[in-house]
Amino acid sequence: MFLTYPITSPIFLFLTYPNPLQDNPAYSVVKQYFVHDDDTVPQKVYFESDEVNACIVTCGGLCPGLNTVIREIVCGLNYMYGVKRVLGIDGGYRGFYAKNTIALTPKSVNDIHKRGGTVLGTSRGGHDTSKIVDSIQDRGINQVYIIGGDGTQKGASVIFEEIRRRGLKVAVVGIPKTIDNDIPIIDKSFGFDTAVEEAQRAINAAHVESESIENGIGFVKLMGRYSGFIAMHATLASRDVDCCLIPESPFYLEGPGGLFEYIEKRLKENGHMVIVAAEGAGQELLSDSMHSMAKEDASGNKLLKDVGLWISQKIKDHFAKQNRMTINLKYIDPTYMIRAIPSIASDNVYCTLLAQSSVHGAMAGYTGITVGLVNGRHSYIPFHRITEKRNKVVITDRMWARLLSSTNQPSFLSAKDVIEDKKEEEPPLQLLDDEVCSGDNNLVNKQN
Ligand SMILES: Nc1ncnc2c1ncn2[C@@H]1O[C@H](COP(=O)(O)OP(=O)(O)OP(=O)(O)O)[C@@H](O)[C@H]1O
Ligand SMILES: O=P(O)(O)OC[C@H]1O[C@](O)(CO)[C@@H](O)[C@@H]1O
Ligand SMILES: [Mg+2]
Repeated sequence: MFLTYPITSPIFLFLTYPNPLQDNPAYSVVKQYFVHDDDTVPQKVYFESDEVNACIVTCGGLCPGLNTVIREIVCGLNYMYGVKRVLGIDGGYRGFYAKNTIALTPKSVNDIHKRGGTVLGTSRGGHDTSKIVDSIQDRGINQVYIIGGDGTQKGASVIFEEIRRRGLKVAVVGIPKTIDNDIPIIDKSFGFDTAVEEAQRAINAAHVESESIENGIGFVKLMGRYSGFIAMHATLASRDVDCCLIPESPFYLEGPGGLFEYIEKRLKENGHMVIVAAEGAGQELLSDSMHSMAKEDASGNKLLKDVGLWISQKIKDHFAKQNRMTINLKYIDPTYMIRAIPSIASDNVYCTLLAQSSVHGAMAGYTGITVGLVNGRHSYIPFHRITEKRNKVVITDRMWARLLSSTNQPSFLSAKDVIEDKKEEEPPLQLLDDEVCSGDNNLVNKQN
């Protein structure tokens, strides 16, 4: 099991002051809030309030809850620690050296959590480590809050290394953001639940459309570049989906056990069906002719071909050619709609806790860390643990099996695939009563 709290690089904890929160009415009543390094609010802080000069930057794609995190960092610093100087960096990493900063106060951020997007703007590319650290140094910034996905956390890690190399007393704290939920170690990324919730509206529309016409097929494309979590959870939540395609699960169209055969069967049984595909699904099947001119975005992420349009056309061509049945396919692409909205209540709570955790960590002098929930505990995780791999749906895990049994779709796996995959499985967990249990990674030993 991953032990988490706190695994950090406490590079400058030798000088500390009493935490001003001990005089804060919200915290002072409950003495056990104040603990040593192994829990939530430190007794000692590294920074005195009036010496803090913080900045916040948002990078990568949009995600519901970005504004909530920004708001709660500003308010947390101000209300909990009396920090007055917080700068917003305009437009992602390049904003450190190419643009002006925005002064952030509790008043100026008061309502921003009700809006989608990020009030600071965002960008891909433009990470120039030495220019960024020059800017941090020139502006006298000593706390850097960096909100973004896997690429952003890699960028934060090199900024942290350069700051350390220059011997600067600057805390660098990452807050992980991605609707794809592809960041490892943490239980879930903020905005994910909102994205899944919003995806329901598209799936519902696809269902209504498809069941209203003969042999109707509703096809919904959702985000998920390398990881199909949004598609998987949206499918499980909806129950109207007959087939879910994700990048982790290869599939094929023609022949026995293929998608076309399943579609025909489903239409004969039910008269309509809904298919959900994550944007990264089946990329290996798409022809090179669908390549755009650019192969990568400004951050070096591979640009994907449009799997939704491609499969839709293939389905239409197949049934037209076979002349076996007339189908009516409606294609819905809500891609940007699921991430450009404000966060739902549960994500707002999560964002608030992450922001407060990041503020407590930075004030305590922790640096080179990303904050996150790990097995239900708020944790400080060293950057390298977050950036070394990507969180993906494991198709031999129980969650994917649950999906397959809920949709009844084919697994698209041959017996040989299953056997080969099984060889790589971890040894099963041993239970106290000698039962053997395999499956979800989160299972704990049974006590009674
Ligand atoms: N290996 C890296 N080293 C330094 N900077 C990086 C690295 N990878 C990405 N970045 C920078 O991080 C920023 C965001 O990266 P990217 O566009 O990949 O989004 P992300 O943070 O992964 O978010 P998402 O993929 O969820 O949209 C960009 O400004 C990019 O230049
Ligand atoms: O079109 P953009 O803004 O570069 O972002 C698209 C990508 O961003 C993500 O939403 C991740 O943030 C992916 O799911 C998607 O492929
Ligand atoms: Mg990314």
